[in-house]
Order: sequence, then structure tokens, then C-alpha cells
Amino acid sequence: MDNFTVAATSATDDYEQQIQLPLRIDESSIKAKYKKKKNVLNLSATVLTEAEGQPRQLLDNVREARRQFMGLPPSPPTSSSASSSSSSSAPPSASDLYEKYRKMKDESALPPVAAAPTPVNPPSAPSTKPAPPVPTRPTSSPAPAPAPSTGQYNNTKVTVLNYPTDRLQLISPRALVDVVSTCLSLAQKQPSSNDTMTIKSIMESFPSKSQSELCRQLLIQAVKFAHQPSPSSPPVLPDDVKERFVKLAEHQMTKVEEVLEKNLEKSNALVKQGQDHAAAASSSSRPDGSINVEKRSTHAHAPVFNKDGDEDQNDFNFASWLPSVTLEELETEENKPTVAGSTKNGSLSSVLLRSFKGSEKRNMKKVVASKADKVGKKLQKSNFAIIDDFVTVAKVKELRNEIDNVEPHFSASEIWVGKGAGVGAQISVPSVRGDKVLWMCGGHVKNDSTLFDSAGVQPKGKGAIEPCEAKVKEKVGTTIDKGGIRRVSASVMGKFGALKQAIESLDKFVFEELSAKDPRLSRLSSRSDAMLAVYPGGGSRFQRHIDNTAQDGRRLTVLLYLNEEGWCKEDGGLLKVWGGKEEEVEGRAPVEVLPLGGRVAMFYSDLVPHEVTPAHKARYAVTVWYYDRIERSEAVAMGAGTEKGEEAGDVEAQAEASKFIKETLAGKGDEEVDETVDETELRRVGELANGLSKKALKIVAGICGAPSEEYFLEAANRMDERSLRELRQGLSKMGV
Ligand SMILES: O=C(O)CCC(=O)C(=O)O
Ligand SMILES: [Fe+2]
Repeated sequence: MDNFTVAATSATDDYEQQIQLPLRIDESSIKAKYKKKKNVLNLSATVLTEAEGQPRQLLDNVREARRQFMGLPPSPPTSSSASSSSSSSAPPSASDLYEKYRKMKDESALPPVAAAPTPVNPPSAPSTKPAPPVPTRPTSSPAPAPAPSTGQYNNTKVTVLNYPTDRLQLISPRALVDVVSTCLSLAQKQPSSNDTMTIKSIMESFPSKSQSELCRQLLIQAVKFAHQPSPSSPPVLPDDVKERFVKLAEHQMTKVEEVLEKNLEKSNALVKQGQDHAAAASSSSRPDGSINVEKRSTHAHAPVFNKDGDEDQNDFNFASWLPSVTLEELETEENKPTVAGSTKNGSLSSVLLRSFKGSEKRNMKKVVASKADKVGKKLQKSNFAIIDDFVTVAKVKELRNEIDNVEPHFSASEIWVGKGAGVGAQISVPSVRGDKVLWMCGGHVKNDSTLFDSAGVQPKGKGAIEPCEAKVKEKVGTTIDKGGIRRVSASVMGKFGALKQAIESLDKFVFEELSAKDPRLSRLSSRSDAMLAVYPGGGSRFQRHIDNTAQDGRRLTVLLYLNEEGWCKEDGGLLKVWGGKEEEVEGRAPVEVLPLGGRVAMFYSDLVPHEVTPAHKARYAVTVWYYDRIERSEAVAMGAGTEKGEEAGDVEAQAEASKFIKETLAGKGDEEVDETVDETELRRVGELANGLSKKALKIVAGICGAPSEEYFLEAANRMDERSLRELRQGLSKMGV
């Protein structure tokens, strides 16, 4: 096992949350409110004053750091930046950044950041939980460095600095400079076994998954170079990798500048307002000038999802670096992640379910094992694998018949919108994920599906497959009238024989054959319910994502496509997979997979970014997720549920929050258009917000990035036109 370290700081500065607060406070309404409630003004004034000075300073710092990073000589430190270096509450000064960078570069030393965490001896499992948030307004004494945790990251011992991930979500030039420096120094130095690899925390310092993914690849490359045996000369980071770092850094910093510039003006106006009001309210201010608002939430208002998902909206165009290839373009047999699923005795699915006798039995065993072997190898090589013709065209038709019968009961899929696991809501956001789904339970090897899937009451009858939802179950098998056009014969309705077989054969293949061929799958022991999904066409899509980012136990995603023959590229709905071996940047070009009927696509649920490109025709699939026994049992034991599930479980509050957002805060979807807002709308926001239940209010406040529920309520009641527009634009960027 390799055992080495990279250390880098990933601290993010607090001010970015402050200056991006979407809720502008309207002066006249403050005054009006002040008449009623004295401390409101105090609250507003302190909120505003808090932002004072920081954006300007930050902007200067970023500019300076950038100049210096790009090799230009540092400007003499200004008094403000020089003084900031001694204060734990101020943003880092440019000269601090540059000093650090220069030192690291010159000495080829690992960055001494976060006191180059002393590795702890590996606990039994890596801790991936973020540490509890530190207060956003630093106190006079610096926060203690969070304890690192150590575990495995592929074959490498990894120590993860437990910086609260919430704080790492926003752009941090400092973190970026550190990352780049780390990589550069790594490439020049053989890391020692005492060093600490913090890939995870470095990745988390990027605001979008595509950036962090790129960074991860670059880090891996840097590490790889550092590990090349090079007796005579030190390993050199190749120019193109360096160039990518520089581009990434440039881009990130430009972005920071843009944001800051935009906000600076706004902040200045706010500060001025704040000062005016603070002066007017001095009698009601607290004597020590302390802040009487709640500590700012560490939850940034940007939901994780959309930043990860939308390449078009994404500020960093990953695709332009790594253009897609089609399966067909992966020329050699070895390169192609595809294995034929047909045998001379029929499709793999049917062979798996049939019983053979004598020598035929032995032969078929061999055939199946050899297929599994191939699939296992493809998976290990590419992180994903395709089995073509796993079921026959005729079976696809049967499956579609069964599915068509229940299609009226499909409902819009939902995604988790909000920052982190604890704050947000499960809502339908068609621009991010446009499929409709129906969960089917039954046939479980073990029934422990309680976290993310529907886990309905398992149907009676061994291995039966039924809709999980009782309401749907009742209707299936009685009358389903598709728009009054077609009635389905009672003998077919409510029976899912073909689906049951298809899932059984997948289970057999995965549990009994494949799991023995791939170490990553050796502990598969159960699976989720089956998800029937249709992308109804009209551009419906699922933006780039990784299925399991919360260690919920899912290890292998298996999809069986159920489309009629002749699906072509023009129909859209391609599965784009960022496969490839972990360490190989080159292998990470996305591969486009047509959703051909009978084809199975599988990939590691926890590693593989993928997306469904806009579908122009109805596109059908059934998906099952296979669980890693240990990760799953840990997730169940910890109740992955208590974070996300706690909120997710509260269906009513979520529906309420979702309704509120749709009725008041969701724009008409076009970011570019300055939508007009009238008085009635403004009043309505307040009225409806006042009527929200406590739980729904918490969800809404979390999504909007308000520091507290109370703050959101205040703001909702004092919403002015511009604030609402901004808020809507912000939400529409999230895909809401
Ligand atoms: O249908 C597909 O090809 C992929 C769908 C997907 O990514 C998902 O449901 O998580
Ligand atoms: Fe997915």
C-alpha cells in the first residue's frame, strides 16, 4: 500500500457568505418596522456593519495574490493587508498568500498549513462526516485545528482534515493557491510516509464538482509523478498538467474577482445604509457594539446539486477539456467497456434463470463465469461496464407492456436541493432531473432498504415485484385507463412477471457471479428497490451527478434500458459516463452510451459522475442499486437518516416548502430576463412566509441561504423588488 501525504489548507473565508447574502434590506421598510419593533433596526444595522471593509480588502487580496501567483512581483503590502495577517478574523492578505506560496515553492517543502497535521494511526474506517461548524464570526482566539482522520482512499493512506465542509463550499483563492503549490511541490519531492494526503478536503474547497474533480485528477497525476522512480533527476510535473493548474487557478481567481466586484458596490451601499441606521439607532444599540443577530449559518445558499450538475451553467467547462467519445469510438475490444450479453443458449438473463443439466450445466456455468469475469475486468478498468443484449428485444417489449400499465402512476422524481445533508428539501427540479419514477419493491435478498429508497412493505409471495406505494398498488390490477384510450386486460395488469425475472437475473449475475470478480464488489449483499424511470422526452434530462456521495451504502448502480429498437444519437437521452481508471486523467473523457433496449449499464455508484443528456423521445429504464454490506450497515446504524432523512422524512414540511418556493420565489426560469415584480407579489412572499410551519420555514431558509429562520422571516416581510428578483435569480441558478 502506498503511504504518503499531501497537506494543504482548505480554509475558506467567512466574508464570502456575508457579501453574497441575497436578502437586501430595504431602508424604508426598516424604518416602518422600526416604529413597531425597536431591535429590528439594531439587527439590520449590525448585519450591515459587519460587512464593512471586508469586500474591498478581499478584492485587493485576491488581485494581489493572483498577480503574484502568476509570477509578477508582489506589491508592497498595504497597511490593511499587513495588519490583517495578525488577526484571525480578517481575510488572508495577499502577501501572506504569496509568502506561503513562495516559501513552499522555494523549499520544495510541503505546505506547513493547518500545522501539517500529524497523522493519526488509522482508525477502522475513514471519517467522512464534517466536523461541527465553527462559528462564522471568528472570535479573538483562532479556532483549534480540526482533528484529521485517517483512512483508505483506494490504495493510499489518506488523512482527511475535518474542516467543516460547509465552509469549504465557496471559492477560496487561498485554498487554490495551496492546492497548486502543493501539487507543484509534490512533483518535486518524494513525499514521506508521515505526510498526509488531503485529497478530499482539497477537492471540497472547490465550488463545483467539476472543478474539484479536475483538481483531484491533477493531484493524482502529481502524486503519480512524484512516485516515479527517478534516481538521477527529480520528477517534473508535465507542462500540460502545470498549465491546467494555472488555468484553473486563473479561472477561480477571476471568478472571485467578478463576484467581489459585483458585491462591492452593493456592500458599500449597504454599509452606508447600515451606518446611517446605526447612528439613528444608537440609543437602542448594545453598549459593547456586539452583534445581536444569530451567528451566521455556515450553510451557503448555493445548493450542492446544481453547481455539480449543469455543465452549461457551470462556470468551469469540464467538457471542453475532455470531449466525449462514443462507445463505438473506443476502438479496441480491450478499450471498449462492452461485453456481449448473448450466448448460444439465449440472452444472459434467460440463461441465468434457466436450469441446465449435466454437461450443458457445466458449460453454461463456464459461459456465465466468463461473462462475469469480463464485466468485472471492464469495471475495474473503466469504473463502468456495459452488457449488451442482457435481455432480448422480445423481453424488452414484455417489460414495456408491464411498465406502460403503471405509467400513469409515475411521479416526478425529486432531488435534494440545499446545502449539505441537513438543510434543504427534496423537491422536484425538472431542469436538473426531468424523469418520472415509480418505485417497485420486492425480491430483496435482504430487506434493509430504509434510507434513500421507498422501501415499501415488501409484497407477499416470494420474490414478487409490486409498486411500493400502497395507493398505487391498490389501483394496479383494477382499472388503469391511459387517458381513456387504452384499457389493459386484467390478466396482464398488476403482474410484473417480466420485471421480476429481469431483476432476478440481475441479482443472480451481480451477487453470485460478478461480486467474486471485482474486489470493490466483494461485499455486495443487498440492493435497493427497483426504480422504474421514464424521461418523457421534450429535453428531459438528469444533470451530471454521482449517485452516492453520502456514503449511503450504494456501491454499484445497474440500469437496464427498455427502449424500442432504433434509438439513435439524435434522440438524445444518452448516458454520459465519466469512467476511466482512478489515476488516469486521460481515461476520464466522458463516454456516451445509447440507452438501447436490452442493454445493461453499470458503474460504481460512489465514484462515477454521469448524466443523462436531454432526451427527445420517451426513454425508459429500470435501475437497481447494490449495497456494500459494511458501508450500508454503517449508514443504517448511523441513520444516514438522521441528517438528510430527518428532513426527508418530513414529507409534509417538504411539500409545504416546495409549494412556497414555487408560488413565491421560483422565477420563470430565465435568468437573463429581469423579471418584473409587483407589489402584490412582494406582499405575498411575506404573507405566505408567515404562514409556513416551523419545519417548512427551516427548509426554505436553508435553501435561500438565510442565516436563520428568523432572519428569513424578517427579510420575507421586508422584501423589496430588487431582493426578490435577486433571490429568484439565485434560485434559478440552482435550478429551482
Ligand atoms: O437513466 C440513466 O441512464 C441514468 C439515470 C441516473 O443517473 C439516475 O437515476 O441516478
Ligand atoms: Fe445517477
